[in-house]
Amino acid sequence: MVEKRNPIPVTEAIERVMKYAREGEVETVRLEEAYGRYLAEDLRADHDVPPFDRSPYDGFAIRAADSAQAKLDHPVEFEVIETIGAGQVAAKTVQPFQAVRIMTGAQIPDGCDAVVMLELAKQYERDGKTYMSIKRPFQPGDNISFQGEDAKKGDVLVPKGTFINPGVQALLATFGYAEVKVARKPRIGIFATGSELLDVAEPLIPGKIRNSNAYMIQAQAIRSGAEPVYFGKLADDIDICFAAIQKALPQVDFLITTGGVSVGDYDYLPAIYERLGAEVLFNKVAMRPGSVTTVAQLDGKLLFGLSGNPSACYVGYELFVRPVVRTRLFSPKPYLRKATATLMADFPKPNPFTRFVRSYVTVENGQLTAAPVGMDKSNIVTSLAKANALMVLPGGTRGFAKGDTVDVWLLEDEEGSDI
Ligand SMILES: Nc1nc2c(c(=O)[nH]1)N[C@H]1C(S)=C(S)[C@@H](COP(=O)(O)OP(=O)(O)OC[C@H]3O[C@@H](n4cnc5c(N)ncnc54)[C@H](O)[C@@H]3O)O[C@H]1N2
Ligand code: MOO
Repeated sequence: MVEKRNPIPVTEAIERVMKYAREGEVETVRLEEAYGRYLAEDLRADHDVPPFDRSPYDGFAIRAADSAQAKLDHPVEFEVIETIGAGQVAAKTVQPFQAVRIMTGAQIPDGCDAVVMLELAKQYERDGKTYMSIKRPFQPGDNISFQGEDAKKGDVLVPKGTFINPGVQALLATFGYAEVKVARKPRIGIFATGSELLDVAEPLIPGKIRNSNAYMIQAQAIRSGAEPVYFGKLADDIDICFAAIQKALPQVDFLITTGGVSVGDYDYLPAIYERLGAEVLFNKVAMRPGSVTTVAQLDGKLLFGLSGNPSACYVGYELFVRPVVRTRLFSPKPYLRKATATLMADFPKPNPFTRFVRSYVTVENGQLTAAPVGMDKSNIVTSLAKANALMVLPGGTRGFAKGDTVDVWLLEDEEGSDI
């Protein structure tokens, strides 16, 4: 007689897993290798940016007060006493009605408080000297990029746990981080179980299928910021599975198996957890797909028994594995980002358990919309290729209709959510 499993709510299952979530270790990488990693410390401005008042235009630096009388029919003339480019500093100090020809990015010369764009001035030579004239007045501060307007010394610009995107990379360079402290990628061991599984390059033979989950999970691990360690596939033999899992455990931070968690004759994972002495946190969740998802812990190390069914396996990773990975990466928002969207097609199925529907979310006429993709069964693999979100239909609800507002959890965002 098969032992009856008691489903627990999804939120409770996530809470039970998150009790074992902890922050990870720090390692240092060269700036060139930092893209795609997660900051292990706050990125703080150690100087003002820009570090000095500078010109945002090619033009002339002047004392604004000298231009007060300039009009269309009454140009005011300035003597141009020198020219400076970006990276140069003016040698002279301007006197009344003198100007410095200045290029974009150059430091504003002492005494000047405005910049005239090149297009608004007329430059000419007279008696061996250079002059320029303008036909309108300028105010102090016109066309100046002020010191500290971009960032003030001491500001926390990007907090610890942030994904290093190209913009963060630019900031790291601005503040001289030749080396960057990042979170070490947690290592996720992966086993695919099942005697029916063929390697990707093997030809199909009767009764067998290709092992897609192992490759899917490796990609999910990378997307979430972890390092996958694929240990291969295991035949349905409890001793072989036990020995392989026991050997792999010390080498990884988390261990994922796919398949073998249901109640069939060859579903050995529950027995293996028992043999290992691992504590099962739950073995049934009130969700679809992925109701058989089982999670255990051994000395604080999490073992995820994800379903063999591809969609159930996929959802299991995003709901339970991703947040512990993100916590290792110091994210204060380890969960999938959440939004609401307008449902674009009827979804008549009732939802006895919370249902995570593979969906495509996009913006139409300024409104976020969600459309289910492919068949809503847990053994379906094709829908996964099209999904960029999970539509969440709460347990105990009936079907939903086109036009209803639904919750969606976004799959492809670097950003996370804290709820
Ligand atoms: N009597 C019952 N039968 C089943 C129940 C149940 O409650 N009572 N639950 C069903 C549900 S729901 C699911 S989900 C599956 C879960 O089964 P397992 O997680 O134990 O997975 P397997 O039986 O090993 O495989 C299920 C399915 O997925 C295919 N598979 C397995 N591994 C892979 C892989 N690496 N790549 C691609 N496809 C894979 C496998 O061939 C099976 O078709 O149990 C139901 N049964
Ligand atoms: O665990 Mo099964 O995937 O509920 O559908």
